[in-house]
Amino acid sequence: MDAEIDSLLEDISAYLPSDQRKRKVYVTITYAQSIDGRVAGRRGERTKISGPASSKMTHFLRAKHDAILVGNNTLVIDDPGLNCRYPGCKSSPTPILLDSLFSWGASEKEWNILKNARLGVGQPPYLFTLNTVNLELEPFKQRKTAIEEVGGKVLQLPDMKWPTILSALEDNGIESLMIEGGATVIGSSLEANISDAIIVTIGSNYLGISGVEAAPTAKVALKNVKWASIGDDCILCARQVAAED
Ligand SMILES: NC(=O)C1=CN([C@@H]2O[C@H](COP(=O)(O)OP(=O)(O)OC[C@H]3O[C@@H](n4cnc5c(N)ncnc54)[C@H](O)[C@@H]3O)[C@@H](O)[C@H]2O)C=CC1
Ligand SMILES: Nc1nc(O)c(N)c(N[C@@H]2O[C@H](COP(=O)(O)O)[C@@H](O)[C@H]2O)n1
Repeated sequence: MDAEIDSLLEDISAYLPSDQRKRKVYVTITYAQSIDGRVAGRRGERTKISGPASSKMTHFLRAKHDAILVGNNTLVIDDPGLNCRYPGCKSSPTPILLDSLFSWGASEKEWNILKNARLGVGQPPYLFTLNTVNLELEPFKQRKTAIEEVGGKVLQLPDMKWPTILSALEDNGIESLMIEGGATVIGSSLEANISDAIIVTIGSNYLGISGVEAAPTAKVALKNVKWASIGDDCILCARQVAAED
């Protein structure tokens, strides 16, 4: 598998964070889908799609980005770790959690992101929420404390639009971001045309019509397309065509 992985990492090298980017933050949209375009088998479910080799690639991508972003449904459904488990990886990306209404019950159980930060095997997260949430009131106060206890931060924004999110990341010294999901976040980030690279794993399975689709509301055109195969999966690397192209 090592030779296959090395060849794949060579193929994706042109799409990794670099100084050539649309904004101050280099954005990679990266996720795994089935052949029929589903990112989960059904709503509320965490589904393994990537095989071992493409999972290894995802962890390589985590090693190459400063931050990794998911929406609040993914947080609750998947309880992800979001750290880098690529062999020899020295630093994990900072988890960025989009949670407009701060509904994530950070203080209600030992979530993997918080556990990883506490154990020093993951970075403390930044949770982005709207500035209309009153952090002095319960349950938000306790949730904020749970995040701050592991070194994380709650950042309040005037809106949850992508330019606002990216500008807050830039203010916090983040220069590269991978957007992992879930379905709604992938769709909205494609619609906003904010990415510098798109790297999608296509697993060799169908998840069926009850599966969760990740798609923008309108057509998205791609350029600089490259396909690679690894294990039983295919990897698409591409760039999104900009409005001015
Ligand atoms: N196969 C894969 O690579 C991945 C699959 N998933 C799957 O995706 C599913 C969850 O997806 P969804 O339910 O769609 O939830 P999601 O994880 O995309 O979160 C959506 C939430 O984020 C909030 N949000 C805040 N700012 C936003 C913005 N700018 N754009 C979009 N949303 C924003 C929305 O209010 C919404 O409540 C789970 O089943 C999870 O397992 C999640 C990540 C990757
Ligand atoms: N690349 C990839 N392949 C799959 O098959 C997946 N289900 C996902 N999901 C994403 O990875 C997160 C889990 O991360 P940890 O392993 O817990 O660190 C999950 O929340 C999705 O964002 N990705």
